[in-house]
Amino acid sequence: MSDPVLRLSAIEKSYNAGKPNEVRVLSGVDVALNAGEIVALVAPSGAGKSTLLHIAGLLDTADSGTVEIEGEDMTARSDRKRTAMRREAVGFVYQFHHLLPEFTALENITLPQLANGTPRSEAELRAYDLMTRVGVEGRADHRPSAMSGGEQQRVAFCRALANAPKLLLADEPTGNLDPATSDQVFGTLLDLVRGTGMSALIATHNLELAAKMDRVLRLEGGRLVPV
Ligand SMILES: Nc1ncnc2c1ncn2[C@@H]1O[C@H](COP(=O)(O)OP(=O)(O)OP(=O)(O)O)[C@@H](O)[C@H]1O
Repeated sequence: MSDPVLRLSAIEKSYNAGKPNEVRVLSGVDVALNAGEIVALVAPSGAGKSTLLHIAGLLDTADSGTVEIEGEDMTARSDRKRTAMRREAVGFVYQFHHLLPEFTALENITLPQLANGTPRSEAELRAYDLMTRVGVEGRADHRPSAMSGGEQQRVAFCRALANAPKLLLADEPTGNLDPATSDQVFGTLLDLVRGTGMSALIATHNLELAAKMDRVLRLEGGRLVPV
């Protein structure tokens, strides 16, 4: 059997360690995501979802424990190696789209590909393909301010998938949308992820949305427990 796309083992993380205001957030997180698996992460506000996703996506480091991506132990790697792995293998989606305001939808999806060395014509073809799959191809030349919240978030999904990552990490990806739009846009994200065969760890407060994924894990007392 191939290595899990993501494996976190015995991850511990505190903020302000050793000080009176120490906050112990993660105290032994273990999880493995197999290829193509889509896992929901549910937790009360403040339980440490964002901290966990940042550690999994190599944006932050744990105090102890190991982070493996595609079988490669990234824990003690140099910043350069961690950044290279993140660019190549990981896509992020946040609650707010974080699209670059001065660029069009097409440019927002093309730029990360150009940064990774993809030729422009190929990058634009891929951007159009992704936009068509989520139904925003008609907004290619629009800047974020000229798109609805749902459209902006769909473009953000395309950007996250632009470099064909093996792993998608999403932090409340439809949390700023109204419930009806959120359901619709979330469905689009799941279809997109399933269509590409990538693995995903998706944090959501919404238990109905969580139930649409392959597995649900709850972050409780600093550990992950199956729901
Ligand atoms: N840089 C920091 N310094 C000190 N404490 C922090 C820091 N970042 C987060 N925390 C604390 O760690 C805990 C977990 O934060 P985190 O943002 O991971 O939670 P979350 O589950 O993503 O919350 P939410 O769902 O509200 O976004 C919180 O109690 C938070 O106040």
